[in-house]
This record gives sequence, structure tokens and C-alpha cells, in this order.
Amino acid sequence: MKVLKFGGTSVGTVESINQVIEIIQNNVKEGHSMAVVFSAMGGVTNRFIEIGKMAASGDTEYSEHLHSVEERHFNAIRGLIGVKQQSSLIAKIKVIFNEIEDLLRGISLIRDISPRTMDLLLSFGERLSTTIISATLNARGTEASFIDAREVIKTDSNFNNANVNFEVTDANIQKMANENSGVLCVTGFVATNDLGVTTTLGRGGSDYTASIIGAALNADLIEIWTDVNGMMTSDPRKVKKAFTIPQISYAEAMELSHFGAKVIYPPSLTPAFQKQIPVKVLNTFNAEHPGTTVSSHSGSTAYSITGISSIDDISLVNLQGNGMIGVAGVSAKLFSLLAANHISVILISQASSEHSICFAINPTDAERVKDLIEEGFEQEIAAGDIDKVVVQEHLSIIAVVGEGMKSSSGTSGKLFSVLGRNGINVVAVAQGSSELNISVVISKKDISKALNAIHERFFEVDGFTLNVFIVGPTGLIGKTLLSQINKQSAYLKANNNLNIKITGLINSRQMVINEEGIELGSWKEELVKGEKANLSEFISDVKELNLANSVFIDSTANKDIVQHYKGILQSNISIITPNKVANSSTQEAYDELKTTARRHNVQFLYETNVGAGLPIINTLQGLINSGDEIHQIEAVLSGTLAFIFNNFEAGQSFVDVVKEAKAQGFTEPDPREDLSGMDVARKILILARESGLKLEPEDVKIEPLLNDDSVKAASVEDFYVELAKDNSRFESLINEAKERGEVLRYIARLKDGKASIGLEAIGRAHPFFNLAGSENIIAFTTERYRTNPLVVKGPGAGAEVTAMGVFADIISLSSMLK
Ligand SMILES: NC(=O)c1ccc[n+]([C@@H]2O[C@H](COP(=O)([O-])OP(=O)(O)OC[C@H]3O[C@@H](n4cnc5c(N)ncnc54)[C@H](O)[C@@H]3O)[C@@H](O)[C@H]2O)c1
Ligand SMILES: N[C@@H](CCO)C(=O)O
Ligand code: NA
Repeated sequence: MKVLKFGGTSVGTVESINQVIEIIQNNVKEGHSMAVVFSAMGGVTNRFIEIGKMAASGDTEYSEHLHSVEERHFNAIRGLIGVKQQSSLIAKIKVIFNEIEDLLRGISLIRDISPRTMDLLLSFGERLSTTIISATLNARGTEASFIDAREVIKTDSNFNNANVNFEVTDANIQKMANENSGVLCVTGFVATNDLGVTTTLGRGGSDYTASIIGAALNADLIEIWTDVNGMMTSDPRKVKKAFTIPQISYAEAMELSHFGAKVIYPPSLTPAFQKQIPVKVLNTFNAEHPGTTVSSHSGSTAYSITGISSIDDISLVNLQGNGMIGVAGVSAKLFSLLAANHISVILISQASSEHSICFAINPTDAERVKDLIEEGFEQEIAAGDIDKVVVQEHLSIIAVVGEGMKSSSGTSGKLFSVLGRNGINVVAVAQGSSELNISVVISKKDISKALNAIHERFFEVDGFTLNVFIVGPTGLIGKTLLSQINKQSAYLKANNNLNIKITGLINSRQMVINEEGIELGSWKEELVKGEKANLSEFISDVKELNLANSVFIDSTANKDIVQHYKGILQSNISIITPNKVANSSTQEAYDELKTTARRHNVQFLYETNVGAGLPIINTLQGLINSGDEIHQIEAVLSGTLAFIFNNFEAGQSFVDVVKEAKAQGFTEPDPREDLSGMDVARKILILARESGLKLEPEDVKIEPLLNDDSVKAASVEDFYVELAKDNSRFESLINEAKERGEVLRYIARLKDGKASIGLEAIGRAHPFFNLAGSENIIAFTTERYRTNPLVVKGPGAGAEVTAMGVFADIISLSSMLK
């Protein structure tokens, strides 16, 4: 024996009713005996409420509205049943509509619609749909009996929300089942009191009818057929990766539904729960889908939680005061006051200091609650025992639910770490000792971000997703990075469970943001189709989007972008950059970025600021963090200058070698930055600061490499001209060195708290003698590496090795966020 229930959308159109009939007939074929409960056709109940109110207000147009409802039912019949068999059913339905018209005329005459009359009016919705469907079944050869639930379900006279008399009802249902044959087609939602007056069962009404009948008949299974694939792990409109929960316990379903899982209203399933009858939630429009089974078994077997639910909009009331400590009765008084005024309390939290109680309510109640408390606690407030009542608005509640968290550790840890890493402030927390639900109150603007981040962390659907925004994607480093990510993304997905989603791109012409992710294979086309670039707008859009696990990559050499860094970090977005400008500006700005990142729990990563992909910043931070002390840093830090002095020979054009360095991707966008020593000065300054020194840019002593005219050149072209004039000076420098068996190296040094850079000629014995191409070398002499320095060496400039360094920072970031 099974009980099926079809909701309003399932019986809303001819097509959907055909689906319903097919589902019923398949069950008949499988030999199931069945009671099937129907709701009114989708939207009809609401129409009747409107029409009833119109009639009661004297608006005569109600009759046209009624007519359209009537037409809808006639059309359904015409679509469902052959012409020959239509007439008797149409006549029957016509009679029902005449009755409705009489009722409405009465309502319109007395200009009043009582709850009792409203119940009668609404009952027609289910009576009509059930009449039509049972007749259709018979017309199509499936024996069916129409059962008016008002003859079996008996209630008190609490109209709109009547209470069932189970003793009488159960006996009536059993008798009805014995006396009728075929598929029992039962009107949902409706009942009668002991005088035979129509009542209705309130919220979740037809589910309740199915549950009452299932319990009375000891059904093996109750199927609730709706228009979604069962209960989902979270609201799919907010969380794209939400999926159907295959199995859930009654208690979990209750907890989830309290927080807005609208699929079923579990309290209405109580009669079934009490008899331990499993309830399946299935999709009429996707009947093959297994849906959700609600039973005594928990769903938290595969995951530590079963679902996440939320209430979008709540207000939090805080009652606080010294006079509350150790005084019994404050909470009793508070909550009786609220109960007496029918205020529903959604969440309560009190810390053990007893200094304050806070509770969440519907925002529409907020003002009233404030007044009620101020009145009710007037004396306590006047005496200073209780401070002012504070109401906080624009808040949401998120609840993670599951029996799996019972007596197991880690669930709350996970929850709070996800929130923390995404910079989501927790305003209040509540967990009952049943350990079925942890609820947190957060700002409403963070709701979607929080739900997605929590969902991803607990359910790990499709791995971990990083939202990446890139400034300068068409530049050398930017485009190389994108191509590396493209080549490697399948590997990262398979081996690291990591999705790198390119969510936004901006170059100096265009910008594009796509929350769904920009295709790595066609990002150029998407960017070209984008809007006109505007960096401030782009950044404010990124902040506004407020996506979990976001990172902003600045792959420009731009000096203005860095002024946005602080605001980006403050919006809980991490930054990764090869751009050295921020870290080599004032000490104060450098410190501020570090503090901001720390305070907002985000990362600011810049390994490629020095030595491109070579592990220099990470190595230095490792030394410092583990307690080592830097005595000296000696280094070749310019790939460009290394390349130039390794390749330039007497008789050659110095400018050509510079141009070759640029062509190979070693130079800054403006090569004057390299040749002037500026780039190296920035790098040694950054290393000094990472070592713990406080230095300003002007503290770096630069021994100039260029003559005055080259320095003053107005453009890169002018610069090349001036440089060409200076060719002989470079020739003699290199020749003199060569004669002594030495090579030229542009060396940066940090010693005794002082940073200096300049060109030096060094001999074979020097560890920096053997460098080829664009190689950098960094020797750290420290307390621990005192006699032999720790040396990092390798190519320190170029598109591939720099993009790789940025990429490695992206991967480190994802491990930190996971
Ligand atoms: N080339 C290397 O070997 C290397 C090594 C380490 C670090 N870096 C650093 O990498 C960064 C990028 O270097 P590159 O060689 O790719 O430079 P690039 O000039 O090729 O690329 C920079 C891109 O950024 C864009 N851009 C500049 N300002 C912008 C703005 N305000 N808004 C949007 N887009 C803007 C430019 O149009 C350009 O496409 C620099 O900071 C450089 O110091 C480079
Ligand atoms: N222009 C830089 C790139 C690396 O930061 C160099 O030549 O070293
Ligand atoms: Na590096």
C-alpha cells in the first residue's frame, strides 16, 4: 500500500496531469494499491483567495475572474478526455462552479468573508482537481474512486488551520479504504468539523492529508511528487553546485525546513514519522530521478553534514546589562512577553557570562519587539539593570544541519574557518545540544558567498574553485600565465581537486567579468567583446560580486593600480603580483599592506617581485619565520643586466644587446627601469624589508650605470639614441675587465643594515663569476648559514619563469584557502 501526493504544479496543466496519470498507471501495473492525494491546480488556491476578497469588498469584477478559473478547468478537461466522454464531467464541474458562484454572491451581499467561509471557498480547488483527475483515470481505463476528504478527515473548528481528531479520522479512513475500490483519489488540504462544516489543514495541507492517510492505512511508503528532484543540499538558486540529498532523517528534514527548504513542510509529515513510514520526495517532471528519501536514517554518511539552509532576512535583538548576571527570570520574562504577543523567535543565543541575550526575529516584528521590551522592562531599564535594547538589521542566518556532526569534532571548526578565510564576520552563533544544527548570523550581503563557500568546503562538489581576476592579461606575463593555466587545468583538477576559474579580465582597453568563468580557450575573444576598460569600476564590481575564494592578480608594472591594493585586501580578496611598485614604495605603505592582509585573513603574495620564479621571497620568509638572522645578502638581481653583460662584447652595439634583452622578455615594459638600476634597487629594498629592516627607497645607494643624458632621455627611443652615443664607455668597461680575466656583474648588497647596488668587475674566484644568460644569484649569509651562504641561482627573468612563479603563488593560495 502506497500513498502518493501530487502538488499544484504537478496538476497545473494538461501536460503535467498526463505525467501524473502515467505515474499512477505505472504503479497500477506494478500491482500497487494506492491512495493518491491531489492539490488544487497550481495557483487556483491563491486565485480563490483574491476572488473571495474581491467579492467581500463589493468588487463585482470577481465574477469575471471566477469565469477564467472555470475556463481553465474546462480547458483541462478538453485536453484530457475524449469528446464523447467530456460532457458528463463538464456538467459535473459546471454544477460545482454554480455552487461557487452562489457562495460568492453570498459573500458579496454580506460584504464579509470569515475564516469559515474562506475554508469552504478554498475547498473547491482540491475538489475540482481531484474530480477531474479521477474521471480522467476512469476514462482511460484505470479504475479510480473519488474521495472527498471532508467525509473522512475530522477536525476541530479552528478554521484555516484545523487540528485533526485522529481517533475518528483513522477509523473513517480505514472504513473508506475498505468500501472503495481502484485508485483512491483523495482531495488534499480539506476536512470537516464534527458538524460537517468544511475546514482546512493549514500550511503544507495536502502533504498533511497524505501523511494522515498513510499513517491510518499503515502504508509502506508515502511519495510526495513535486517539481524538483527532492530536497537539495542548499537552495539551488543561490548555490549552483547544490545537489539532491538521497537520504535524510526526519529530524534533519525538520531542521532544514525550519530554515526555508520549501520543498516539503516536514511538520505536516509527523503522522508518517510517528509510524516510521518512509517518505520519498520525487519529481513529476523527471520521474526517473531517485529523489530524496526521508526516513529514520540520517543522510550524513558520505559527508559530515546533510544540508545547509538559510533565512535571508532577519533582525537580531540584543538585551544586555549588568543587572542580568545571576538574576533568574530575565529570560523567562522576556520570552513569555514575546510568546504572549505571538512573536516567533528564530534563534536564541546567550553566552555563559549571562551579560546579554540575543535572539533573531522576523524583521517585520522588529519595531514591535523593541517597543514591547522597552515597555515590559521599563523598571529594569530605568534602574540601569538593563541597557538599551539594540536591534541589528540586514542580517541572515545560515544553518549547517546533519546528524553526522553529533559527537564528532571538526564540523564547527570547518564552518568557522571557511567563514574566516572569506572574511565573513559572524554576528551570533547558536548550536543546540542535539548537535543537529549549527546556526550563524551573518551580514545579509555575504549570504550567497557564505553559502557557496560552506557548500564547497563540506560537499567538495567538483573540487575547490578559485575565482581569479587578472589585470594585464594581454601583457607578456599575463598571457603566458593564462596559457600555462590553460595547459595545466585538467591536471590540477584531477590531482589537486582545484579549479582555477578566470572570473574577470581587464587590460588598458577592455574589461569583462563573467561569474560563470571565462573560457580559457577563448578569453581573448571574450575580452574584446567586453566593455570599455575602467579600472576603478572593475575593482568595485569585483568587490560587489563578493565571491568566495577570490584573488586579484596585478600583472602590470603600473604605478596607479597599487593604490587600490589596500581596499581590495579589505574586501577579503587576496592579491598576487609580479609588480614591485607596491612593495618598493614607502615603508609605511608596505607595512600597511601586510597588516591589512593579516587583519582580513587574506594573502598578499609576490614571489616574482625578486628573481622571477626563483624561490627567493619564500626562502627568505622561511629563514626569518624560523628565527634565523640575516647577516648579509649579496646578489645579482637583474636578468636584463646579467644578460647584457654576459652577451655584450667590444665592437658590438650595446643598444642592440639591450633590444635583444627586451625581445627575450627580460626587461621591464620600459627598459630604462632596468638600465637605470631602478629595478634592482626595488628588489634589494624588498629583500631588506623582508629581512626585517625598515628602509625607504632613497636609502638604497645606487652607483649609476648610465650617463646623465641617457637618464634624462624623454622616451625609450631617445634613450636608445643616447645609449648608442655612450657605446665606447661600455666597450672600455668590458675590455678592461676582460684583460684582467674578470667579468662585469651588477651586484646588489645588503650589509650592516645598508643597501647598495652597482656595477662590479669580479674574478674567477668569486661565486658570481659563472653566470650565464639571464641568470640571477642570491647568496644569503645568515646566523645559521654563516660559513657557507645559502645560494639560490637560476634564470631570473623571462615570461615563462615569471608566469610560473605567479602560477605557483596561485596554487599556494588555493592550499591556504582550502
Ligand atoms: N618580464 C619579466 O621577466 C618579469 C619578471 C618578474 C616580474 N615582472 C613584472 O611583471 C609585470 C608585468 O610585466 P610584463 O612584461 O608582462 O609587462 P607588459 O607591459 O607586457 O604587460 C603589462 C600589461 O598590463 C596592461 N596594463 C597596464 N596598466 C594597466 C591598467 N591600468 N589597467 C589595465 N591594464 C593595464 C598593459 O596594457 C599590458 O598589457 C611587471 O610588473 C614586471 O615588473 C616581469
Ligand atoms: N626586468 C626584470 C624582470 C624580473 O623582475 C629583470 O630583468 O630582472
Ligand atoms: Na622569486
